[in-house]
Amino acid sequence: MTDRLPRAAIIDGKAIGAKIRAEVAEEAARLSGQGWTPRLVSVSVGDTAAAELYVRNQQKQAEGAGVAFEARSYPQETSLEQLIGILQGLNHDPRVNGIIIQRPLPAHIPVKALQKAVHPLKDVEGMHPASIGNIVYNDLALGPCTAVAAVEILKTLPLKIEGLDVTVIGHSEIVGKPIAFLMMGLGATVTVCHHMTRSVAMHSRAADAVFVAVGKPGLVTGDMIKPGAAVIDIGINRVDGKTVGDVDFASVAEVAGWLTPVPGGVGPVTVATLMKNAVLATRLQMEHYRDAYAKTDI
Ligand SMILES: NC(=O)C1=CN([C@@H]2O[C@H](COP(=O)(O)OP(=O)(O)OC[C@H]3O[C@@H](n4cnc5c(N)ncnc54)[C@H](OP(=O)(O)O)[C@@H]3O)[C@@H](O)[C@H]2O)C=CC1
Ligand SMILES: Nc1nc(=O)c2c([nH]1)NC[C@@H]1CN(c3ccc(C(=O)N[C@@H](CCC(=O)O)C(=O)O)cc3)C=[N+]21
Repeated sequence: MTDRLPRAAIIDGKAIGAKIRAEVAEEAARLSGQGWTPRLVSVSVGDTAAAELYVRNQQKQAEGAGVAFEARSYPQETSLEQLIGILQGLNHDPRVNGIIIQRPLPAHIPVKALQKAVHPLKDVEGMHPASIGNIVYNDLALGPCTAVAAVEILKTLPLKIEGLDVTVIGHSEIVGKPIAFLMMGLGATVTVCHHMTRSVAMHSRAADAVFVAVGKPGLVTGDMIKPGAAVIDIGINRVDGKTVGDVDFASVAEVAGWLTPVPGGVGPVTVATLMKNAVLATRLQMEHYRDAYAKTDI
């Protein structure tokens, strides 16, 4: 056959992340000059192996962006009450501008109760119910980093998002659901698949763009993709000591128009987005503080 499609263009997440980080560094320097150096605190509880790489990358990128970063680790047996107390302490500490609760948490800790305990102005992951509500209203201040990163990557492609047929595979609160809302807000027609979907392939094959966030290596294969479609692989899995996504890279690269690699795709853009949120949160807190001060000054 001579009509074989060219291989997918591989999207450079590192370059997209670096561009975001350069803008963040500029804004962080400006805030520092006003005495408001952005400061991010990461909270991990129990076995942190799954989030370890993420935390390490956050630390590295924070240094490069002029954001102060502190990684805190608490033992597995820490109670919900103790953790809420710790978060309240961080909420009230004016030197702390952003709080990130690393997942997964131990089974006895309900993640929602913790997310609710983070002050919305310090919620750099966009996971407080108030932040999630803002996505539904299409009013995005601090958006969930991974979802925002995945959508920002799609926006770099020469595709018209209005009316685009998009399939999201995975519907977690932290990734799949917010992606679906963000894409709806941009005018796409969105289909969401999960573990009870009868035929994921039927929906993915109909899409101009596919987002995958499940956590199963090799879940999406070339025969599930419409020729020329964009494929954004959010999955991060360890297989034989290597990091891989949810996409079977070799077969999907043969049919897709664009594809994000893992590593080097969504991951670096997620971390850059977290830094962007940290700087934005700092600016919001500075303004909030100044407004409050102005009021008492009258
Ligand atoms: N690149 C990055 O920056 C980030 C990457 N990740 C990675 O993304 C992946 C997903 O993370 P997260 O959303 O937190 O994971 P969750 O485990 O919370 O969610 C997985 C989702 O996949 C769905 N699912 C499970 N099996 C199937 C299937 N066979 N077909 C279709 N859908 C299925 C589940 O549906 P149901 O609920 O119905 O079972 C669920 O909605 C992981 O690999 C994680 O490491 C996560 C955060 C950031
Ligand atoms: N509250 C919370 N939010 C998260 O978003 C969250 C979390 N908890 N817990 C863990 C998972 C995983 N995750 C990663 C993000 C970026 C990279 C990343 O930057 N990866 C690089 C390096 C990979 C490598 O070198 O192996 C890349 O993809 O290029 C990795 C993993 C966020 N998660």
